[in-house]
Amino acid sequence: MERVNKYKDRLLFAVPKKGRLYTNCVDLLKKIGMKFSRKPRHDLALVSNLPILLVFLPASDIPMYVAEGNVDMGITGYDFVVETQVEDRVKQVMDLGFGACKLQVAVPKESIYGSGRSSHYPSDNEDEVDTLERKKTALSREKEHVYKQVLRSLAGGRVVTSFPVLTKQYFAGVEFEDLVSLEARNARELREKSKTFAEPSTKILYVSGSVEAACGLGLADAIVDLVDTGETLTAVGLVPIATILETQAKLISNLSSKRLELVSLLQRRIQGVLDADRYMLCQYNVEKNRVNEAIEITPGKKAPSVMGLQQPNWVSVNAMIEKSNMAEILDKLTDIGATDILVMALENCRV
Ligand SMILES: Nc1ncnc2c1ncn2[C@@H]1O[C@H](COP(=O)(O)OP(=O)(O)OP(=O)(O)O)[C@@H](O)[C@H]1O
Ligand SMILES: O=P(O)(O)OC[C@H]1O[C@H](OP(=O)(O)OP(=O)(O)O)[C@H](O)[C@@H]1O
Repeated sequence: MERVNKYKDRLLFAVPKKGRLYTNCVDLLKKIGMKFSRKPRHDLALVSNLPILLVFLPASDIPMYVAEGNVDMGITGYDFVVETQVEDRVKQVMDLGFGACKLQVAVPKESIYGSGRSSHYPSDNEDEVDTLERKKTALSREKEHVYKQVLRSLAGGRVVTSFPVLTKQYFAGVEFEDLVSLEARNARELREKSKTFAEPSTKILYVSGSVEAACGLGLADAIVDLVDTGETLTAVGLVPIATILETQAKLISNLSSKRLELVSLLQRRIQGVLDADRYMLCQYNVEKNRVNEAIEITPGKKAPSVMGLQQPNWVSVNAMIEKSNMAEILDKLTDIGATDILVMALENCRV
């Protein structure tokens, strides 16, 4: 790493140097107008149109650099923020909508199906389980019951992970506290609770990558790893039995950064890009006497703009709509007789 001292006047922005978050991060920074080019093997890149120096670091180290103030801000996975135990020592500026996955406990499928544990859940009355819905509920209760048993049976066993802090806290909880409360997504709550627990008897072993290989190689009875599609687990015959944390990429900043104005400028720009991804611009024509219904269907962010048309009794309406509701909105507009409905993607916006 080149010395950063000569760039003291710049905001230092940490970006994952490789891995799952790298491409999304670089794309996002380009979309918010940062002009930079990273030379091969260089871990620093000057932004030519803003007083910013990009510092490319391992994603797992970024929370510590931001908490200690060696860099002003950075992008990393929330999982690393919690694992590094700096949740209260950094400002969690915003979720970035990519890098979403879960930190899960997984075991070889034989530990579930080959152990006789998957016998029928005892409290279900078979006569009552007559509808498909009831069957589904009964099955999922049975699964939950069996998974809890398997989880508890890991006490004294070996669990391999790249997240030893979170794993230890979780298994301490499994052994010493009511399991249900541990399924809370709130990592802070989990940490607070675990302070009162003793050391778990489960042995937590650290590996830096390819965690999924540990059971097959005989190092582990279970693993704790990040899971998105689940394909990696399936490929090696593992089944997820519990979720410790839900995570996604986050923008974080140092609590006492001296460059707060630039931090909030970047936050606003990123929000603009995220909103542009979330919303679309919808334009259509509708008869004047149905305009109130139209406004109810597309209320816009503040309000839709309604303009006259060169045709009596018709108006043109412009409104932002959420991408996720687009099909439903277009159906409803068609139902009230709207015509010439156009939906346009947004490149960028401030709403
Ligand atoms: N399968 C996945 N789907 C979505 N996001 C993921 C997935 N795996 C990991 N992530 C997110 O990306 C982050 C970085 O994961 P990755 O496996 O790329 O680490 P890495 O670049 O090898 O980290 P390091 O360089 O610090 O060892 C994780 O902390 C998590 O937030
Ligand atoms: O559920 P899936 O969609 O299959 O994704 C899960 C995999 O992704 C991550 O690893 P990555 O591929 O980033 O490499 P790594 O194992 O070297 O960390 C994670 O550690 C899993 O192995």
